Amino acid sequence: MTGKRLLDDCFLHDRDRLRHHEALEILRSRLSAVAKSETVPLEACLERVLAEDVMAPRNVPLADNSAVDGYAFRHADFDEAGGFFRLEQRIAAGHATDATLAPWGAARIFTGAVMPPGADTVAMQEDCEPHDQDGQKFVIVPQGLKKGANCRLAGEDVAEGTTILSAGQRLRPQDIAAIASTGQAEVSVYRKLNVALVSTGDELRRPGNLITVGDVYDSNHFLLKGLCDTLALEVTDLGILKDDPGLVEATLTKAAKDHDVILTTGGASRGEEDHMLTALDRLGTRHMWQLAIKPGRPMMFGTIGDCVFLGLPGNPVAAMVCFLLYARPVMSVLGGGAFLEPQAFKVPAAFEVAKKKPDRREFYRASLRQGADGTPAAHKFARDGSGLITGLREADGLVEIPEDVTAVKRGDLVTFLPFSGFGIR
Ligand SMILES: Nc1nc2c(c(=O)[nH]1)N[C@H]1C(S)=C(S)[C@@H](COP(=O)(O)OP(=O)(O)OC[C@H]3O[C@@H](n4cnc5c(N)ncnc54)[C@H](O)[C@@H]3O)O[C@H]1N2
Ligand code: MOO
Repeated sequence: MTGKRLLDDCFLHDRDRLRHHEALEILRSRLSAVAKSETVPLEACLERVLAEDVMAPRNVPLADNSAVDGYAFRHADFDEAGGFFRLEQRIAAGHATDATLAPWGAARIFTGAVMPPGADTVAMQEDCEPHDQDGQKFVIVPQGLKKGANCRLAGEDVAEGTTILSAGQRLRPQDIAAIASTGQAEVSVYRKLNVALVSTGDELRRPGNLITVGDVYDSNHFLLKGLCDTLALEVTDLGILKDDPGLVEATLTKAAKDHDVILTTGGASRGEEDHMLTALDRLGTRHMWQLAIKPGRPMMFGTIGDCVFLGLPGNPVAAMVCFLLYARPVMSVLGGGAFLEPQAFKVPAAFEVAKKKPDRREFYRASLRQGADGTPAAHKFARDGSGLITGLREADGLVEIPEDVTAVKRGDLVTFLPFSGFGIR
């Protein structure tokens, strides 16, 4: 991997910085899966990435069964029986019978119970009339039911031999349920990526400790840990690094040896106390730094040996935006999954931006709210500061404004990226 366009001047004009789509292209083209596979029980595979296709070894459901509590009968008998059937069996779920239904015979049946041989239709009990005559039980079934009504066919959910999930898919609860429904108890997934999580800055303290003026609680650690958890990563907390170039280099050197990814926050720009870039340049290869975006300009991507280095800015909003846009797809690919794209759709803006700088892409914190006519619109968080966690908390997504747009008027259609599309809320 070699740097395509390496920028190291923080006074560059946005025009000369790497654009969002170029950054994505670099990430997309220079990464592939590093993780090997392992077999895990279904209980432990949420958000894990499948390492091989999953085939159904059997039909789901295994046999034709009733969708309701009622009476099973042979549809062809209806006219001759005049809807008057002799009750001859009782079949509960889990108690299949192999006794074939006699002509004009019906079976009392319950939801999920296997259809008796010969039956093909079920009438709901609410529509039927049980009837006793000469010590014999009968049931009157209503007219008008189609053949096959209320009967679930074997294999109608999943047919034996079909591929239900493909390698590279990230397992959601409903995917795991589908695997379980076929009887498989384990699944082959890529092993979890080992991610070293590092906060950096002399001002940082962990919550629970006393602080004085000048100190800042390390909230990004918890932000990034939570975001990593949506991808089922194995996160090692390397704590807070002081702004000491020797310490930063030593820590990164060691971490690069036994982690797939180093994810840092802070020290990404070019201040005298920002050491990440220097460390990356000394220890490995820088693939990108300085993007034409806001927030998140100092975002860094590189490699140290075989380890991928993702340097997020220290400002919390920039850290979260850069994680969602860049770190998330990178870690998904390294872990055997897809390059995760945000979900995006157009909604009218319920805000105005009188003047936006050209040549850079901006991401606003916003929430989607319904107007009086029921149409949703994007409401932008009023303050733009990249240090305001409140904006992240009040938002339920981001509004993305492209480089060439220099103003937004109320009612303009803007691109909304819901947080739910990033696996968070
Ligand atoms: N002269 C320039 N100054 C700045 C530039 C620039 O291009 N030239 N870029 C600005 C931008 S954009 C950003 S974003 C920030 C990010 O810089 P760093 O990544 O070097 O971050 P720090 O300086 O370490 O911290 C910025 C800010 O965030 C707070 N912070 C840092 N880590 C955490 C944490 N773990 N939890 C909570 N808060 C954290 C830190 O205290 C600072 O207030 O630089 C601009 N400056
Ligand atoms: O990336 Mo920064 O100030 O744009 O937050």
